[in-house]
Amino acid sequence: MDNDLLTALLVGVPSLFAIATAAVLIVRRRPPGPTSTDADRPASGTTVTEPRPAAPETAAPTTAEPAAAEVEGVPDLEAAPPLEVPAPATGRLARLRDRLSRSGSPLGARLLQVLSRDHLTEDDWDELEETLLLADVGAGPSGELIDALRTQVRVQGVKDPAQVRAMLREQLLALVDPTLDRSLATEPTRHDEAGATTTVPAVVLVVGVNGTGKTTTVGKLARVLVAEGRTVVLGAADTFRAAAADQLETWGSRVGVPTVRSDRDSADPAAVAFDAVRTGVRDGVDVVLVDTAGRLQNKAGLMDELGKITRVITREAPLSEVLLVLDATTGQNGLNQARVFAEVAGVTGIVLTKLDGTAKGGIVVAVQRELGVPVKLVGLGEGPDDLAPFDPEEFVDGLLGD
Ligand SMILES: Nc1nc2c(ncn2[C@@H]2O[C@H](COP(=O)(O)OP(=O)(O)OP(=O)(O)O)[C@@H](O)[C@H]2O)c(=O)[nH]1
Repeated sequence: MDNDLLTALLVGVPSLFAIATAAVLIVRRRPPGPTSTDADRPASGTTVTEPRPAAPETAAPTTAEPAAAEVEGVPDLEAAPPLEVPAPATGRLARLRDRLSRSGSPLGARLLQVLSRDHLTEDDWDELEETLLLADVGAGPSGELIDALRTQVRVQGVKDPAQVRAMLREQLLALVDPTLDRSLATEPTRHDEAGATTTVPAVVLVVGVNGTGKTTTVGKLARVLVAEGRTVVLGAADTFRAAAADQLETWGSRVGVPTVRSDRDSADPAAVAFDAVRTGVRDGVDVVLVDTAGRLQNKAGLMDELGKITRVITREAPLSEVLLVLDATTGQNGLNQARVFAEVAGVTGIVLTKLDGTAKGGIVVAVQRELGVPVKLVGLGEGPDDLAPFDPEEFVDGLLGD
């Protein structure tokens, strides 16, 4: 063996060994992957990703005590990150009101500015209506609001800005409709099958066009439920976009919620949804949240896909909610898409996302009118707890920049 070869062996072999060791460490350092056993594994090629037990945090994130091994200089590669404690959902809209008033202020401010003029002319009323239309309130509701305000101003001869403001608030609130039931059906339900009655999880199916924020909403909603002390299983039935299941799994693992996902690409979304619900029933959890792909190539295709998902789910448990996720920034186009989903999927509630990024808060009114379904949740940012139960009064006050 010549010297060059010997040198190469002396340097190369330890280097290869070092690289191989590092690779093992990198693999072991990756976040916890699927840990299901055969018993966990449902029949049709799905995997239940159980987040590994981790010490729940009780306050703001803190640095955990180092494990014994770490103290001695050996990192504890298996340690799971501590679970996050999501913020309670109550009062969230009030906390996020700043963002809401930023998104709605052009509407509120412009309306109030015109209404406080001394004598309202025909042009002023036209300007008011135009302001409402620009904020996506929709033609019908805008006309109604203007008519009601005109009558009030004429009959009561209101001039005082505070009174004008109160009148506007009342009219906007009437449009948003505080009487609608906006509660989310997330209580486990009784299910009758073959003469026997069992209690099964509430099943919430989340539908909508791609990119509207479905996966994010499912993740945020899981946090809301965990904050309320509910047990949850996530179903990654968006098998169209490969990264969606990873995204969902990450949301779940942060708060200790398992995700049922397919272990192969382009799996049948209905099979994943079915397995998620079956897992939820088997484990006796309170709620199963199912994310879907929502590719809207054509109505017939969508109907086939969502129809099949619904049919297979309801073999295990009734659907408690079908939430349609709509991007508030897409305006009329979003409404057209919403109509198709409402026809196909039997929508029971709307989640309006990205309200923080638009001055078109009036879409809340238009979409409720159009679909006859209440807005139940609103997304006001990309943060994990930026999803709030919709509250008409807080919303209108936000629009008026209170
Ligand atoms: N500003 C803001 N961004 C949001 C909100 N909700 C979701 N997003 C962002 O919207 C983008 C799309 O969200 P996804 O949850 O991946 O959308 P999706 O509907 O699941 O998309 P597909 O999986 O392709 O169908 C992400 O960058 C989210 O962070 C919100 O309320 N406000």
